[in-house]
Amino acid sequence: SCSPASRDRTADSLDTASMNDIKLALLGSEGAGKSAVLVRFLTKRFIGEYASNANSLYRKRISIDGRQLNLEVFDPCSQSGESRCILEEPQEWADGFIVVYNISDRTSFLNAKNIVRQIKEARIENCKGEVEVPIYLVGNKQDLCHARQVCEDEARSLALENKCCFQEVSAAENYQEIFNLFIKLIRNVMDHLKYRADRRRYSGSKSMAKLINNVFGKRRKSV
Ligand SMILES: Nc1nc2c(ncn2[C@@H]2O[C@H](COP(=O)(O)OP(=O)(O)OP(=O)(O)O)[C@@H](O)[C@H]2O)c(=O)[nH]1
Repeated sequence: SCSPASRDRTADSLDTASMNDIKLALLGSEGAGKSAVLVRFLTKRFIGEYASNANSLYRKRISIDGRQLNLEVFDPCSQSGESRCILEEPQEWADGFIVVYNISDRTSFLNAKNIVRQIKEARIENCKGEVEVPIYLVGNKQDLCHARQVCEDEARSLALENKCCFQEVSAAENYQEIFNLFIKLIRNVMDHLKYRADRRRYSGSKSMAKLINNVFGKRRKSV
């Protein structure tokens, strides 16, 4: 029952199962509109005052490109400080991040900048710079552009520097853009998970090749 073939099949099915589980985290300043963006995506509606004094984990079954995915989205409560856990143990949880700021609040943008940096630093430590983690920088409250404190170009440059996607949205006024950005991020996460799984397989066979090479290589030398 423990033949290599059956072990491989188990590993493959485990990979497939985990590749259908997509875990996202929403991060950003208090009041930037994280919950509003998420609720818009999940319900198509804008809920102006959303009582959120706790961390929330939302689950949704979603079908993309013919694949059934189990989407989990973590929406931390800004006050609880628990969002830091996700940043400190990124391997353990989120596969992709949505970093939200409010275009009419410069402080929230500076905070978003910090969050992007922290995500990338945590990933570099944990994955030895393996591959870019999917991050979407989102400038919310575009409907408040008369009170704009962050110009679009500045945010786009930040995204570009950090290889993030970027989009300005209004959770209050628009559904389609928010829907599109979630789908794009989920696709990026799917690619990222596949890349990581392929790499694991490849490095597995590479280390086997190395082992064989070491054994036979040494023998050849001693002859
Ligand atoms: N004008 C406008 N207001 C918005 C928009 N999105 C959210 N808001 C308002 O901004 C406030 C904060 O929104 P939330 O979704 O609770 O923000 P949050 O980032 O989840 O905040 P915390 O849960 O405290 O971290 C609420 O009063 C929302 O109604 C938007 O696109 N436009």
